[in-house]
Amino acid sequence: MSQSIQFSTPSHTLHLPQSRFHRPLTSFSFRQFPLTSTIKYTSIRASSSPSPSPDLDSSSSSSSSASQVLLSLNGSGAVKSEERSVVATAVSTDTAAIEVDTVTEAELKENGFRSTRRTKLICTIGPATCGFEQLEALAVGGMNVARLNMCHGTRDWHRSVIRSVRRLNEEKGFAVAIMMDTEGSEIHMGDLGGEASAKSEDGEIWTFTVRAFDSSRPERTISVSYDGFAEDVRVGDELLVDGGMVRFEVIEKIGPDVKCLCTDPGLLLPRANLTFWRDGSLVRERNAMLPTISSKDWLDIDFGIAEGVDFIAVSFVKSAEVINHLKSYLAARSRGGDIGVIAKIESIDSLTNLEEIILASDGAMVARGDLGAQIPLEQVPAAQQRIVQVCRALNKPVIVASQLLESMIEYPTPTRAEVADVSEAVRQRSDALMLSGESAMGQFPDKALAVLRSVSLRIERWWREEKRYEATRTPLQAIGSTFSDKISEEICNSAAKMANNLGVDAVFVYTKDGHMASLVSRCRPDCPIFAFTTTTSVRRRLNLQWGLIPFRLSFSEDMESNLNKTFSLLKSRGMIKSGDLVIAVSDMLQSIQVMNVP
Ligand SMILES: Nc1ncnc2c1ncn2[C@@H]1O[C@H](COP(=O)(O)OP(=O)(O)O)[C@@H](O)[C@H]1O
Ligand SMILES: C=C(OP(=O)(O)O)C(=O)O
Ligand SMILES: [K+]
Ligand SMILES: [Mg+2]
Repeated sequence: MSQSIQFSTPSHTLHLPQSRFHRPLTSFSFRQFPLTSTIKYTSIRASSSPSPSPDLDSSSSSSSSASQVLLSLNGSGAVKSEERSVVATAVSTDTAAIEVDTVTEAELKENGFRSTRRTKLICTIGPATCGFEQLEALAVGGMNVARLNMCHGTRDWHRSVIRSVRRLNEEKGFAVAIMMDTEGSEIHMGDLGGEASAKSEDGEIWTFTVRAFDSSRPERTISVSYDGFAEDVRVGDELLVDGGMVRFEVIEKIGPDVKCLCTDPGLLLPRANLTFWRDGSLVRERNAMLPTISSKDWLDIDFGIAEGVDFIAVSFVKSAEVINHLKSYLAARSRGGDIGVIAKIESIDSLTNLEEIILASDGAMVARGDLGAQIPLEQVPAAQQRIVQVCRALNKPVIVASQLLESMIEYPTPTRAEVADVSEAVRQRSDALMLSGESAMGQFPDKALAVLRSVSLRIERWWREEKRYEATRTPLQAIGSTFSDKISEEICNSAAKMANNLGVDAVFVYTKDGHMASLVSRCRPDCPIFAFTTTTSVRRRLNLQWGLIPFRLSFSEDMESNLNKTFSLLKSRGMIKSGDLVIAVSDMLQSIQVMNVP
C-alpha cells in the first residue's frame, strides 16, 4: 500500500555539535521500508477547546493524543463565490480540535495539490479595506500579508486594523501576517488638508513651503515635510512629485516659500514623495543627512512591537547598519526577536549596498515607486531582476511592489501591460506581490487581488508545463555557515530535486523556527510545500514565502509519530488521500523520507 524510503541514522551516527535549532545531528544511510508500512493510524480524539499552547506534544509517540492543526488558505488558488459562505468556519465535528481554513481545504479537495498558488499576496490596507468584512473578503481572496503604511493614518486607525486582522485570524483560522511599513524621512508633501487630491495644470505657479497651515490649505500651496527644504533647493532645479507624475521648475525663493512653475501637469496626492534634480541628476546630498529611521519611525516601531506586528519594512534603507541596529533593538524589546525586518530597496544607496543589506535583513521589497523616482525608469526592470536574484541566492523572501495594477484604482480590469508586468514578477519567482493604492483606496480591491491570484496561478502552471526549473539554470550557491546548516541545505536541495524528478504531490517540512521551510521554498519545487510549525507567529511569518502552506501543529522529535499524526489529521479532513506521494524533511531529525500516504 505505501512505499516509503527513508534516509536516516542507522548503525553509525556521526556526532556533530548541536546546531542552533538543537536538533539531533545525524549521518545518512538508506533503509527501505517494507511495503506494508510501519506507519499506523489511530483516530483523533476530539478536544473541546484547542490547546492555546504551541508547545510540542510531550507524548511524542502518541498519535492519538488530541491534536490541533491550524491551516491557512495562503497558497490556495481561486475561491468560488458560493464557497465563501463556508469559508473559514470552524468545523464542528468529532474532529473539532482541528481548526482548518476551509478555503485551502476546499481547494485541495477539489483540485488537488497542483492547484495551490505559490506566489504570496500582500495588500496595503487603507480606507477602502479597513473594515472587518472588507479584511475578511481580502483574506478569503488570498491575502497572505496585510501591509500598513505608516505614512498615512493615525496610530489609533492602525491599531484598529491590526486588531481586526488578529480577530479574523483567531475567529476564522486565517494566518494573515501584518507588515508595518515605516514612513522614513525622505521629503514628501503634506496631507493636502484632508483633500483626496489636487490638480496642477500646465503653467500654473505653485508655492511649496515649510510653513505649517493653521486652518485650511491656501490655494496652490503645498506644505513640505523637511525644514531644510527652502535652503537646499536652487532656482532652476526640477522638482518631481512621485518620481515624475507631476513636474515643476523652481523659479523663485522667498524665505520659507519656494515658487514653482508646473511643467508637467497632473494629480497631486497627499504625502506624495518629492525629489529634486539638478543638471539631470538627483540631488542626494540632502538625503544623506536624514536618518533612515526618523524619531517618528522609532515611535511607530515601538507601537508595532506593542501590537505584535510580524514584519517591519524599513523605507529608504541606505546600508546594512540600520538593519543591524533595528534587529538588535527588536531582539532586546520583542520577545524572541520574532519580528522580521524587510529592507525596502528604493534608493541609489540601497542598490549600491544591495548584498550587505539583504544579508542583514529577513527579506527585501523592490519598492518600485520611489526606486523609479531615483533611477531612470528604464533601469527599474533590471534592478528588480537583480534584487530578486540576490534574495533567492541569499535565501531571503522578496516582494515586488508598486503600480502592479495601478489602473485598477479606477477601473475594474487591468491593462494588458499590467498583466504582463505581474506575469514577469511571477515568472522571476519572487516570493510575493504587493498591492498599494489598488487595495488601500481603490474602487476594486477584491478584483485587483483576484487578478494577482489568477495571473499567479496561470504563470506558475505555465512555468511547470514548460519545465523551466532548476535543471536548466545555475545551481543555487551554498549559503550555510555551520556544518549543520550545510546539511540542512543539502537535504532541502535534494528533497526538492527528488520531488521534481519523482513528481511527488507535496513536500512536508517540519520546522520549529521556519528556517528549514525557507530552504525548501528557496528551491522552488514543482509541488506545494506543507510547512508544519509549532508556533503561531512562525506560521504567520512563513506566509510571506513562496510555495509554503503553513500549518500549526504540535509535533515531537519522533518523525514517524509526526507523520502518523499528520496523515491522520489531513486524511480526516480529506486534504490528502491514500496513495499521494509525499517527501518529508525536518529540522529535528535531518532526514529525507519518501512515502505514499497509506
Ligand atoms: N492608512 C491609510 N490611510 C489613508 N490612506 C491610505 C492609507 N494607506 C494608504 N493610503 C492611500 O493609498 C495610497 C497608496 O498607498 P501606498 O502606496 O502605500 O502609499 P504612498 O502612495 O504614500 O506610497 C496612498 O497614497 C494613500 O492615498
Ligand atoms: C512601496 C513603496 O514605498 P511607499 O509606498 O512607502 O512609498 C515604494 O516606494 O514603492
Ligand atoms: K512607507
Ligand atoms: Mg517608497
